Amino acid sequence: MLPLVFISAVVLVAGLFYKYIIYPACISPFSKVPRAHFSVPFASLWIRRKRPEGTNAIQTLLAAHKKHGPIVRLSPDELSVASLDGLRQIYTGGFEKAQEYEDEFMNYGIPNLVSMLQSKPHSVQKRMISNVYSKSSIQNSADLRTFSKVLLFESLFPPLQSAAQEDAAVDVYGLSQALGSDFITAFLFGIDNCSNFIRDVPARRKFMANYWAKKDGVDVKRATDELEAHVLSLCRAAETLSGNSPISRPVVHAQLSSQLFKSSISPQQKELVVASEMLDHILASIDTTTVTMTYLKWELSRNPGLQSALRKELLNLSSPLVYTPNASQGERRLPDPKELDSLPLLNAVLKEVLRVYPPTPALLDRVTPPGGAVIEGYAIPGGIRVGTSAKVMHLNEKVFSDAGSFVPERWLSDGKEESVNRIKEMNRWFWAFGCGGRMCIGNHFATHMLKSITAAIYTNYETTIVDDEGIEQEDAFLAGPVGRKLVLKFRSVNDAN
Ligand code: HEM
Repeated sequence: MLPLVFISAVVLVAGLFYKYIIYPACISPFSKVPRAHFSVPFASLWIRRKRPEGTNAIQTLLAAHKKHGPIVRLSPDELSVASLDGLRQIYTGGFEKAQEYEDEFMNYGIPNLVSMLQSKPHSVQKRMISNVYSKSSIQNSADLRTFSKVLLFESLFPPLQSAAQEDAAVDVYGLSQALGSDFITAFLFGIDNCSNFIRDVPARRKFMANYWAKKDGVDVKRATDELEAHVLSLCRAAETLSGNSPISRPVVHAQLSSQLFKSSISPQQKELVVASEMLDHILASIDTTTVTMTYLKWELSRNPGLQSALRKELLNLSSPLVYTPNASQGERRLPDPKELDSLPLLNAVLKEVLRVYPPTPALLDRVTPPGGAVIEGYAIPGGIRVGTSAKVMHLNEKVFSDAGSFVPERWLSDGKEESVNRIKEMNRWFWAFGCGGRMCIGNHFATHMLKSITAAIYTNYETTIVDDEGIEQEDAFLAGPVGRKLVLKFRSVNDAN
């Protein structure tokens, strides 16, 4: 009897040893993928240790790719990929989003573009609104032009001018959050319903307190309820506004509402679908544009020569964005959006900020399809999490020389074949907005807004650093400066002011 029990136990242990140790480590095709650590085929302990408190282990990913190349295994069921072929396959090849997107980004319990896991319903909803975010719509939008003028000339310039005159310091991180919110809410709901956070600092603080609570996982339910109630009220105001003749129309709200009008869902459901999408755009917009604006101002403030060169370029526009406090409405001009977009140095500065400080530097996780896939020559089973990090793509020394340094000039072409080809190659690796069907819908809006704000500030002011403690970028999904502040001084460069 005893030998039988003993033999059974030995067979069981041997079977388990084979299943959990020998097969995953030596025999499965998946075992051939380079490992970030010897333990990764058996357990996720190693990578979990590298990600305390929800961080993303970005430095670990960088080191692993440097050592092992374009594909690295991080745990029994997780891979990191950093190659052009890998990108194409994962993000344009029908891999669905990982579950976390649904868990973290759903609003009102209703899916939206960021949180939808399945590509079919996602592409139906995306098609309903993508035309208002296209490059040509953004550059030709009369509404965008109207509210940009109001936000820049009536909201932004007066406090900057006072700060410059009084030699007062400005926290541009907080100001960037306000700009990010006012611009996107004006586009979603019309200028009459936008957040007005540039001027209304207490309202900004209240909103941002809820925003941080949600992001930091503190008192999440209350913060989420308040944010959702706030956005629902903006949606209702936009609905009322659509019937009148507003200063600027609620472009995105009106577009999605009219598209859903054709569908068979109930009015109550429709209201929540629209609100979920609007809140999604607000949350997707504020942090990303704030991070970009903050690092852009920081880099320019560290480099007065670059500021002067940029100002020279901006003053060469046919209609430069000059602020004269007593100018009449008619004298307030914005540059032509296409001309602004074509400025080489402005473009190079923005691109380099997004390359060195991508606002979403973490792995954007997808899941291999049920039948599995071959990635970088390795057979990967179905159901494996696989992602790419913009930071890892952007710090590839073979593509970007001295990759960790901020060098906007790398994006400037001298017209010769070598530089044209080099920039083409860098553009293929530039991944701040993602790619494929789930690429950022707001990329043209963000680019236009960021260029307009940069033009407004650096045509008229010189900035210097007062306090940049904590400027290092967080290791987070949405990654801003750890100190959540950047304090600058503004000096007016316009003699007439
Ligand atoms: C510098 C600014 C921005 C950056 C760097 C950025 C980056 C990104 C990235 C990397 C993704 C892809 C996420 C993934 O695949 O998992 C994304 C998606 C998205 N972004 Fe942005 N974003 C920016 C601004 C904005 C703005 C202004 C909006 C406002 C509409 C916006 C709305 C969205 C939405 C709705 C999605 C989901 C798109 C989809 O799944 O179809 N983003 N963004």
